[in-house]
Amino acid sequence: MPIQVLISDPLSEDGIYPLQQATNIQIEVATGLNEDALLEKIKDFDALIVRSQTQVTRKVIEAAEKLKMIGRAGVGVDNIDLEAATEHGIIVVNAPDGNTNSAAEHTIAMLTALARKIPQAFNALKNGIWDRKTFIGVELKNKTLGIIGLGRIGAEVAARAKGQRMNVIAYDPFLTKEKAQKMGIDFGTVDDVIRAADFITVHTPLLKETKHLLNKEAFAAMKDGVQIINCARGGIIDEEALYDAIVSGKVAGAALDVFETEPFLDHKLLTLPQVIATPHLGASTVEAQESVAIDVSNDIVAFFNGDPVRNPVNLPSVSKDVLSKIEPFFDLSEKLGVFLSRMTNEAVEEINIKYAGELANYDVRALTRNTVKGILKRNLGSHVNDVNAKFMADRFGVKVNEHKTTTAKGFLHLITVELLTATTTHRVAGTLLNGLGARIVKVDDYVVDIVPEGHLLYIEHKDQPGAIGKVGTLLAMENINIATMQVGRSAAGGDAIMMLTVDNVVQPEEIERLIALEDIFAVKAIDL
Ligand SMILES: NC(=O)c1ccc[n+]([C@@H]2O[C@H](COP(=O)([O-])OP(=O)(O)OC[C@H]3O[C@@H](n4cnc5c(N)ncnc54)[C@H](O)[C@@H]3O)[C@@H](O)[C@H]2O)c1
Ligand SMILES: O=C(O)CC[C@@H](O)C(=O)O
Repeated sequence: MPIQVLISDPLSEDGIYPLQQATNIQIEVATGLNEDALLEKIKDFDALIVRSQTQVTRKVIEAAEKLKMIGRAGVGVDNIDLEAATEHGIIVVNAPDGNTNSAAEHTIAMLTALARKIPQAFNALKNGIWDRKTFIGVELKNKTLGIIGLGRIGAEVAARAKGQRMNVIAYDPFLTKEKAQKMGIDFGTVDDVIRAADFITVHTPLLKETKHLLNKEAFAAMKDGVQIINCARGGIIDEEALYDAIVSGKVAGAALDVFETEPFLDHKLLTLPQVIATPHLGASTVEAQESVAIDVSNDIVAFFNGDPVRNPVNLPSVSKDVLSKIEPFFDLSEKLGVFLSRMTNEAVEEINIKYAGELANYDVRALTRNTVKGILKRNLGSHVNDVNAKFMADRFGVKVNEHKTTTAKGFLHLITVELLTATTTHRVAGTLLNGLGARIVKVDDYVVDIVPEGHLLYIEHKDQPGAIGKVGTLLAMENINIATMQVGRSAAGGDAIMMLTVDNVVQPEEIERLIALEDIFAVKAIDL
């Protein structure tokens, strides 16, 4: 069955070429769906691609029984309920770079149009009015542009504004004095920016912290005659406060591309001659649309081919370099989790994962998620995946701790996973042996050498003559062939373990019979 991809907002036809080329993917385009129609339709799809119009609400995500991926052809993911997507193990990807240039150019176009009242003058001319007095503008040269949010777009706007001989002052939580100096701009707090600027442009995402960042108090603190630009997100500016500030004469003009509610058709701000506006066109260029569509399409193809995606939103991205170092450990890390989950029937309270040796030098969070997934899979099955593994652990109150050390007890790398319940602690360690592949090298306190594959039997017993024979005889009677066997003991005559690899799945009743043997304390079947 091909992978079904729904495109629910208009996308560049050329940009979806990677999807069209993939033989395992079938595309359906259905734009302009209302929530009810989307709720009905989404059931059959494995992936959904949206721009900013489609609202991917929790309700939509809950109705999407097969959905594994949402691609946002653009930057802002505020139209997607990320928490719900993560909870349902749906990976969200976006296309953060493809429209940066277009959005920056649109911002500069709006800034220039605002300063020179171009839309108003054109409108008058279209209405047969040749008016050369009303539309007196101001120069940009030597004016101060205040930028709040100096990410991809903010930085591009800064560079272009300098080309207009403007002074630039910016605030961004990640901006340092040194970085600002290198860019030839001034560095300030939000307050500094607001007080110094003749024009203020915002380029942050819409977050709890940025909602109504420009509000009544902020407008009051600005220079008289300041002009405002928003080509980022509606809601960063309090529209009611902006209206009042324009009417009072404090703000001389505003250029808006985005609004608190879109479509924005019937708002009093649009009645003000000082306001110019476009209907969310920042990314609407042929180039940007093609680029963002290509980026999400490539990520969708990669994801369904089992390859890493470039722009995950609800999963930390892993750089190519780091990925090449940690990728060989993916399978082992999950298997260590699966192995441990079979060692106890009690509720897991804490998971400690220790990365020793060379691995300690890398960002190993992807491996940690994989191990947690391996552990939780026993009870959650396919409800847990890489995207929601940490979320699920949190939800069930399972603490996950990651530790690193560069010493690995003679190994080049060693991953040790410890699982704590209310009464027990179990531990398993694994490594990759050069040329020999993955090995489990320690189970609890016993040193072993096990290939983590196939059907394993973990047996705790008393170290005394005959114990191994009894197990072998019983398995032979059950027609279960032993492929490999390892034994380990704490001390002669003390507690010991057997680790067997067998050729078939061991059934629960066969385990019961093994446990019933004398001096056998515990038997766990582990399928890896
Ligand atoms: N109008 C459009 O069509 C259009 C097109 C593209 C992007 N956008 C929007 O533009 C905005 C910027 O996009 P980007 O690609 O530059 O994103 P980005 O992630 O590269 O940059 C956002 C910056 O905002 C900063 N920031 C976060 N909280 C802040 C705060 N409280 N105060 C100041 N800075 C803060 C971040 O540190 C970051 O540097 C987003 O809202 C995006 O959705 C709009
Ligand atoms: O899809 C669009 O045209 C808008 C995109 C823009 O708002 C974004 O955040 O990338």
